[in-house]
Amino acid sequence: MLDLKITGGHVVLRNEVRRLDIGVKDGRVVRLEDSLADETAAQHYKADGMHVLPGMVDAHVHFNEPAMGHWEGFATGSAALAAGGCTTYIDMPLNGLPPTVSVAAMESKLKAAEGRSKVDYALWGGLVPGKLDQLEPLANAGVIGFKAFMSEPGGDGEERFQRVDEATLLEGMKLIAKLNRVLALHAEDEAMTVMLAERAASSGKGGALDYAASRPIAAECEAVRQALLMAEQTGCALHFVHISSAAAVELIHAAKAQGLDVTLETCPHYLTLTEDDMMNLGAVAKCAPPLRSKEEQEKLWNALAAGQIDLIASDHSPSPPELKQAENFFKTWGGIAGAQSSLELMVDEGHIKRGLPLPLLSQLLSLNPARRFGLYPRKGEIALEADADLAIIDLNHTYTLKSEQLEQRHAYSPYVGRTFSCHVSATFVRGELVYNHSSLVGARVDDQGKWLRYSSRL
Ligand SMILES: NC(=O)NC(NC(N)=O)C(=O)[O-]
Ligand SMILES: [Zn+2]
Ligand SMILES: [Zn+2]
Repeated sequence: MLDLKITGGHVVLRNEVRRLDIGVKDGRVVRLEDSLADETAAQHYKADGMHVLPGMVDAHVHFNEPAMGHWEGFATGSAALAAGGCTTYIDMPLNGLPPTVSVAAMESKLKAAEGRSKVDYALWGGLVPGKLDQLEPLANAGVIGFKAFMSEPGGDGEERFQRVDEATLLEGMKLIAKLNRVLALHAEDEAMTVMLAERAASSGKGGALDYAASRPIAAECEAVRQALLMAEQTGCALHFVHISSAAAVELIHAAKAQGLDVTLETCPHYLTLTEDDMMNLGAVAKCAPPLRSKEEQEKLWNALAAGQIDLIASDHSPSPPELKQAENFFKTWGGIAGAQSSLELMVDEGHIKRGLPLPLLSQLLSLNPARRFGLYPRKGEIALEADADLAIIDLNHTYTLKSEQLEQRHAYSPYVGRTFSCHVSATFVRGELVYNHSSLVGARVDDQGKWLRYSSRL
């Protein structure tokens, strides 16, 4: 007997969408057939008229525990992801204290997460100055890769995550290449952004567009160029996080065409919000790199349609709302709290409005991140023997997002008030229902997210 059958849905596979029923046993997909009508199953979910996608694999979230759970935590952050159809996330090594830059810090991260995550998770380790000797132990302990900041990451206190200097970056790349992991980079040129921010400050400019002007596309491209050069010399696999411009996409794409092992992500906010939104909404729409112009956004969509973008991640990075309030835009916390909306934004804007095929979007949201970071074939697509991590989405359900619907720690998001023409109806992790029609399913002993230790990368 099956544990679960999901019938009537249009199933989004790697290269096509098919009407299939899904049978689940012991957390895995064991049947994918035209009809399982005659099969008995302990649970039956009727997905008639709906689409069944692989759950999103969100490779970039900041859950700030330990010590910074008042910003965002595993319980609330993962609940938001579950409500948005995400079934696995990879937590960034910064914004918790201590940051994940040693095995001891990683252990305290894991302790904070244990038994409190709705969905499955993996961890990034950090590459920071003075801790090169920690890379190998962290890799052995199971981080899926390392993250470094080429510009100041912000945050307070001695212990906070530090920007990487050029020498550490080069040495780190050599070591990470040996460890066969990926180095994820926040690519913005520090010298350029610092100088432009100082210039703005000295001429009394503190508005949203002044902030955006201090982090130009040129700063992103400059950092990308430098990192690509080092990757070429060290053989280190790179992943550029939150790429905001088509010019940077082109640089990375060209390097890939030359044979470099490099990927890039962009985020739903660069595809669905612009600098006008940043002006109108305020710091809730502040991030680094900043939101760009409408024209730039169109170019990014074109790059996505042309297959030049590898994956989509939320970069969910909230703070307490007070830190979003300062008069001077430069002084407010940068980070967009969009965890709950990634899949719906991509399906709505990408598929419903722009006509991009669902399999393409699903590759960007699930398959590609799972493959890149060693989570495939358990995660990333709906296939026999894969974990039954599923997002059921209704493409005929229009709704306007209200802050009360947000499951995250602080109920703000730049998407509140936005009308979506699709809605996640249910989310399953390893065959367990973790979210159902606008309400989370209460914690059960057997429905808690598991830590995914790195195994091997394709
Ligand atoms: N310290 C952060 O969480 N920063 C994040 N903030 C953004 N993107 O605005 C990031 O990923 O760079
Ligand atoms: Zn970043
Ligand atoms: Zn981030």
